[in-house]
Amino acid sequence: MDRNKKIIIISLDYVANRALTEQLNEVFGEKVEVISILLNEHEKINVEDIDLIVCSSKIIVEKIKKKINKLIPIIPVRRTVNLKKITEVISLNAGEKVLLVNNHLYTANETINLLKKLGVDHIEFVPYFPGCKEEIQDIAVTPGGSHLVPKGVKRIIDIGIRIIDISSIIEIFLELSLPIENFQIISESYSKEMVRLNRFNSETNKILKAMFEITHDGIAALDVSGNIFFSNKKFADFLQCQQSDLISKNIVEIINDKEIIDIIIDSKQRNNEIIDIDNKQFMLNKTFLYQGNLLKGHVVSLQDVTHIQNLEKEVRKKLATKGFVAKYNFDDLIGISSSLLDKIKIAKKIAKNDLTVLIQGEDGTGKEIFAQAIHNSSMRKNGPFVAVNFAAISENLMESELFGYEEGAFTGATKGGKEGVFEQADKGTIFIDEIGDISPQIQKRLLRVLQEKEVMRVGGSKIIPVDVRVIAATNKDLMELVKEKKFRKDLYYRLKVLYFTIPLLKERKEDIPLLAKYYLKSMESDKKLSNDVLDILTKYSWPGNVRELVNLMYYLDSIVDNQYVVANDLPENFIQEVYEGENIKTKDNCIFGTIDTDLLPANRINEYIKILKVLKDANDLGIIIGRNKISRILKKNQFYLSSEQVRGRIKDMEKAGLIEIGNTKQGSTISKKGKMFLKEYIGEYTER
Ligand SMILES: Nc1ncnc2c1ncn2[C@@H]1O[C@H](COP(=O)(O)OP(=O)(O)OP(=O)(O)O)[C@@H](O)[C@H]1O
Repeated sequence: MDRNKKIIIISLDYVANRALTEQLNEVFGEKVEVISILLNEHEKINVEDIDLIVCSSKIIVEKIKKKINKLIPIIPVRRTVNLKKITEVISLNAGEKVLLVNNHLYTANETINLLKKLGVDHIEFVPYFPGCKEEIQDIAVTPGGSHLVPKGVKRIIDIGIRIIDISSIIEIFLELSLPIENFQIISESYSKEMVRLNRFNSETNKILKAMFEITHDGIAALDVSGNIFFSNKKFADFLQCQQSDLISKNIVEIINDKEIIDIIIDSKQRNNEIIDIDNKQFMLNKTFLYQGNLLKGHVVSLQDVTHIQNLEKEVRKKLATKGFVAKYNFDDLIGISSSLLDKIKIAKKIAKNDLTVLIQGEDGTGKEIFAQAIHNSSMRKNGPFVAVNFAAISENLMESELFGYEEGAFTGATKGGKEGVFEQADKGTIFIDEIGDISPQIQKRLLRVLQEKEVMRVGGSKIIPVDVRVIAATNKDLMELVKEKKFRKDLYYRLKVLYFTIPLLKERKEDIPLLAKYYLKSMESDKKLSNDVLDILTKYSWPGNVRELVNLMYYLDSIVDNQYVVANDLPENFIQEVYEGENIKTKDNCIFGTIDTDLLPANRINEYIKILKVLKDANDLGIIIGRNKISRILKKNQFYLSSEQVRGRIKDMEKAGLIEIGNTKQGSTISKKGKMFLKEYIGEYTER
């Protein structure tokens, strides 16, 4: 009977030696006796009856030779990592910088090469061993050397001691002349691991593939020459071809626009670039694929711009149902005065920034519309816009409204608590109107939120981080309040980072006719303002600013019967204030400006204007028309006056000198005075 074989396994450190001994025992079982020795523990090694020396690394072979007195075979084993443990390494992010910790530079590099050979080539490994001066990274991978990992590393992946490679195991088998059946058993266990690893890879691939297919982005990977080696279906759809047709094709065979091809394959990183392919707009992003330091190609993603716009609308719709959406843009700010245009210019610059804003301005000057326009032009435009008005909330409610509360914070608190506006406005803008009215208690809490960017709900202890831009507004002189110690100085300076003051409406008279016209039109009103009315409006002091003007337009649209609004349609206070001291004719007498019109009753002004207009249009064409024709033309324009009524009005106007009756009495013509009258009422203003 054959005697059992004896081998010695020699390595440098105890942990490795124990692991290798275990592996050899597992592989060879009773057939081989394995003796474990640490190199540095023995001056001389007794090799009597020993068939083979197995050593853990090439670097110790020579040292072993010096310690033995008999020539026996020595096999330095090749070692490999335990496949069971490397899935965690495979899952690390591509391009991640990771320490590879081992007891020696040589063994560290050996492990790195091994991992690379096994296909783990997406990570940047930095060899690390005791005493080396490498920069610490967040992650360390080590084959059984957790104790060697330097402080400061956040995650250690111990892939276990590197086991003896299958080729070395075969070598040992052959050297010991052992029967081949045993070899098959080992190789089976190795191949099982391989299969499992491959399965893991292919499952990961499947997940990745599924992820690429469900995204709305078209994604493709190309090598540096533009050959496509990956594409999802969406990318093929965008380029109007089959996914299978794309693979292995060069991008020049697919797209025939040189400029776009350059964008796709040039060496520039591309972020959110808008390109046109077959008259459709796409947003392109491009990033690079590296293997080690070598550029391997690009990954390109295309997004359908219409789809993005629809998504944006969807988000806005959702926010709108919550009431957290800003309606206004800078285009909605009406005015031509340089004082307003200057402020719009400043506000546009402010929108590009993310700092706190303070808007000062009297009531109704447009502070909120400015705040909304800033939000809608800022990078937060897709986030919520939440407006709070301190004057509208009771002191008690204010705190919980702003910061939210926890369940049981006070009697009546909703179950489960409630989020405050700071939480609701997360990633968006919060507009705080009438900031000058807040209590010292709220001032203190607000200051904290602005400083720390976090809130604590009333009755709660949890800190909630918030990402909110604050736009505050006030109609008060905040500095004055600071001096009176009614407003915290630190909060004042926290708020007044970017700021501007909106001018009063009376300081920008040019804007008044424009605003009036704009609002009548937006109400779909058919009303037209006479020059007299406009004159009064521009002279008026507008204590309620634009809001008062908007309200007046609503009033005129609902109250005035006639299409042409004349001065005496205005509420009394307008006329009184403007013409105070001036000798003017008011309601009873009717104001017709320069023309003495005692003969023309005010309630018929609209009828006179309509008839004069028809006459003038006809006269301009060289035609003289009579009352029947005038009545028919008016009727066509939905203005009903019988020819008898027309005759009466023409008579009035003739007496007032606005109309001249022709010699033949066949028709009438508008007089010079009549033209002036018409101009005064509709001509100039309606064309303005
Ligand atoms: N430049 C403008 N163009 C068009 N509309 C304007 C303009 N300025 C203000 N408005 C309109 O005037 C009204 C009042 O504006 P807004 O609410 O923004 O004023 P405010 O200064 O915030 O008022 P308050 O301080 O009284 O709340 C709104 O209907 C707004 O749309």
